[in-house]
Amino acid sequence: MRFFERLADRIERTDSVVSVGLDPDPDRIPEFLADADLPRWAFNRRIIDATHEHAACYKPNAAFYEDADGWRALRETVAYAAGKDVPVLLDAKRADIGNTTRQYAEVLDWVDAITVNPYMGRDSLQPFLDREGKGVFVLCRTSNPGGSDLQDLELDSGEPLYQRVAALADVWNADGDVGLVVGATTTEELATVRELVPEIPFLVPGVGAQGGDAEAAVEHGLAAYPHSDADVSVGLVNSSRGIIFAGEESSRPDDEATYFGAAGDAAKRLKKRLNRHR
Ligand SMILES: O=c1ccn([C@@H]2O[C@H](COP(=O)(O)O)[C@@H](O)[C@H]2O)c(=O)[nH]1
Repeated sequence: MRFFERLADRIERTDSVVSVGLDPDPDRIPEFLADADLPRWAFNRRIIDATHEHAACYKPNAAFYEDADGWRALRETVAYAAGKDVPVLLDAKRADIGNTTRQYAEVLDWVDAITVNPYMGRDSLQPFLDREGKGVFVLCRTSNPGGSDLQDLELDSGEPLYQRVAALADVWNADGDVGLVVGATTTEELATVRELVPEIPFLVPGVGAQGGDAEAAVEHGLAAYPHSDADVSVGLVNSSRGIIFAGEESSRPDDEATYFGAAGDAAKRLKKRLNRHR
């Protein structure tokens, strides 16, 4: 089953477009897990247990796993999410010359989708696009303040670079496996990109800790996915720290059940909030 078909089914079954970001910052893993064999995996497993009912997808960011133990923790996490039938989108923002991207694309043997960087152009993305049925989310207009430095630059045609990226992604989307990353912190651009490419699902990060606009994320992030039986629009609104570290603000952050219960509550709250605008 293609990534977006599977995502459509998942969204329909959970009634949720929430992507739960798995960014287990080692400095924020609670003390009570410090002695676990792989603390990041121990943390993620409990987060998955607490949130999977409300998760359309899990989005681990590769930056939090790029060491030997980290990669093991990531493999365990992905396998566990698969056991709960939740798709996994690896936020890796990869791409390079074709020969190197072929190696990067190997990760799609065991994750369902990936974020990629379009800066090096089509051939740098081809090995990802060649992986049939895997989701490929192209960075378009990112949520960080410096996203405007390059992405808003006007080309000779007068269009900003991020709009050209959206148009190219539409061309690259011949098989229906391409999505776009557009931040919830840039609502005007979010609306503009949606107008330009009505049929591409977005991953919208920046809700929660970055203070992005959750309502706009839903309004513009979703797109009808014609290749699925599920009667839902497809797209993802991601929150990472706002969900996984919600336990830090709970009444008993040292208590495991209370800590992870807060993550489950945060995911459920976000799901309900987004659903009010779907
Ligand atoms: O434009 C982008 C692209 C990716 N991200 C990533 O999403 C999460 C957001 O984390 P929060 O804790 O919810 O802020 C994180 O992995 C980012 O690297 C993004 O924020 N913006």
